[in-house]
Amino acid sequence: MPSRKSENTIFLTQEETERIQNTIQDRLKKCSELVGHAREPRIPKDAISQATGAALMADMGSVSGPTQEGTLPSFAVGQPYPPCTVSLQDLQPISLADLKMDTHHRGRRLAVKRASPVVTLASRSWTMVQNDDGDEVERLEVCLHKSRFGEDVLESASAFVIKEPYFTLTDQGEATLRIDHPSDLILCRDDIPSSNTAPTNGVNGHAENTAAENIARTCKDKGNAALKKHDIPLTHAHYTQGLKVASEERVSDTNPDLVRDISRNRALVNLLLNQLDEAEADAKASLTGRDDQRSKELDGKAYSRAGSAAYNLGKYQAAQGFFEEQLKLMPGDKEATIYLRKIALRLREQETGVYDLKKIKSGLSRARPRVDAASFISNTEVKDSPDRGRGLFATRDIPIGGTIMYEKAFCVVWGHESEALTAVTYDVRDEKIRISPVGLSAAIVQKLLNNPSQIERVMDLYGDYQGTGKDVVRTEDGPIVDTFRIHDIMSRNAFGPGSQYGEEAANKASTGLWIWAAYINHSCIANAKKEYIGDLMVVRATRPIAAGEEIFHSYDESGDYDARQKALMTTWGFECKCALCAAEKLDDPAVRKKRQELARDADAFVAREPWADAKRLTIMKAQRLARALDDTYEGRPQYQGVPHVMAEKIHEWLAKASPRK
Ligand SMILES: C[S@@+](CC[C@H](N)C(=O)[O-])C[C@H]1O[C@@H](n2cnc3c(N)ncnc32)[C@H](O)[C@@H]1O
Repeated sequence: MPSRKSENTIFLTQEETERIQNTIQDRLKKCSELVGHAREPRIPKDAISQATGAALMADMGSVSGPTQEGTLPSFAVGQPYPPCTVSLQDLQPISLADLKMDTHHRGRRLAVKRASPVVTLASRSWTMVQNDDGDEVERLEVCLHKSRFGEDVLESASAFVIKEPYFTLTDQGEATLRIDHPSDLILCRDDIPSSNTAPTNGVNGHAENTAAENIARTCKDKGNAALKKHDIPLTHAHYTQGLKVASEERVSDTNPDLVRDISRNRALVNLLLNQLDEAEADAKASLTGRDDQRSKELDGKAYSRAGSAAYNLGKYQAAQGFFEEQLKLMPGDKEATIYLRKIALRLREQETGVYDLKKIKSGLSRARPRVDAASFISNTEVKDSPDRGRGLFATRDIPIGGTIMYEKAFCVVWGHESEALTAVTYDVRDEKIRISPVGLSAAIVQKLLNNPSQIERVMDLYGDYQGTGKDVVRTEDGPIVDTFRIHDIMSRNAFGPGSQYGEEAANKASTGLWIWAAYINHSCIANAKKEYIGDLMVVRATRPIAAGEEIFHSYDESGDYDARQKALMTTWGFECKCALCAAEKLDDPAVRKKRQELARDADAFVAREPWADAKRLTIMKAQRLARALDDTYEGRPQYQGVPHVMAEKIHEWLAKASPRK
């Protein structure tokens, strides 16, 4: 495994690089040889005992966590394939015995039961699954992703239906069913009724209506009981099943309040699960609009739940409306009053860009690393940027040091959080090895599956693989997110907010996605700089910016032209052609090397020598360094009008230095 050689660099030896490349290329070769071949049956007893042993080993290894300090898991980013977009009921069953090697079984569904303990590794988990008779077993692997409720997917159910199963090989060449898109795996917990069973379908008459109502009531009661036991996913499943039955005409016609009651309850559970879209919709669906005291209390509760959901989705105006309605029904309610005060602050931030930064900073800690703040983006707009796709442009003049924008992160995974995971990825498409914060991809996918209203704006971001584009796809079984597209979007748009809460290991670096800032293109002679307060990104002008001008920040600040171009190409996929790069490209490599060495000396000098009360000799040394650096630029016409970037620091030092009296 690659190792961490210092706190924030990751070192891969040539040997390690080759090992990763060879392992993955061997797998690809084997896969191409086996495509369409019949599956080799496993001996159930042996396969289950092998998985049990592996689970035990993984558990013992996980005493210190699934990722050992200083080591990184590695895995391949395979050839992207789209998730299944067909509802379960429209797929035809297939059996384990009929699986073909290295094949996506389009149009099919496979029902299996867990047959062994789950082997939980850092970037995947796997288990043996079997058919109903137990005479066929196969390996099932879930890459990277947790269930919608944040648990290990394979641990959270005992039976599964796999949509359009992909049967392939692991990196080690073992046959496996592989899940890359969480929406391709339907979990069937024994204690959760399947959402596809409508227990009263097709029956009618008074007795049947009462029976249906009773089923809905029982689901509600079971949900309430599960809530008392804090089993939130189970609570959600019972309420969902109850709602399905209670919404049937025969029940909703005679007892419309049952749908409202269950919706109101599910709204609360959805808030606990961070499923904010559904929380808001449920709360609204539960409103009675009646005037009696009891109904007013219930509607007040519903408005409060809708308000919390809207607030956490950043829909402050909608949230304001909900809490104002709540206050009409529950005058003086403390929580609603506090929320309305916070909303007034958020709306002010959003409209004016005025933030109480001192208060925001004082509320941050390792335990509470995220700010409660709105985004301020109205100084900017997204437009086409020639040769760079889209870019962010100023809509008004911004002075040097002025704030261009504030943005609250869409999603950040902090290094000290359990979701943080950096892996060495080998992309079979360009054969490049990268260090990728794959934990962030998983967190983004999770957030989108929980809040499908956010899918479109994330899918609008730039990523090499287009997948199904930005159209939001959903089936009867829930929303669908193409994880390969999210991986590519994350690779080209994520940034690190730095280790604000103590040192972090290189294999657990903090990373996040800021959707609006993701439209900012790179330039080595940027006009903006970003900084972070928790997960709030602040972008400030480093030069005066005129209305209509494009905003640029620097994705890579390396002074070394070759290192910078290499990093920009590997991580961001482009060759920088800014004025500085165009000039440096024309330099003799020996001049670039000399400038590089001098800049290193100058930077060390600036870091070492205080400019205040500097001795005359020290100032002379700085002048010599500045002159030598200037000499590497002067007389070269390509630098006309281009800042002498590497000489800037020493010149700044000289401008401030005052000789000792
Ligand atoms: C964070 S996104 C910036 C927004 C992007 N241009 C878009 O259309 O959505 C990063 C991607 O923009 C492009 N890009 C950014 N700066 C560039 C530059 N100076 N020259 C060429 N392409 C650039 C690259 O494709 C890069 O991977």
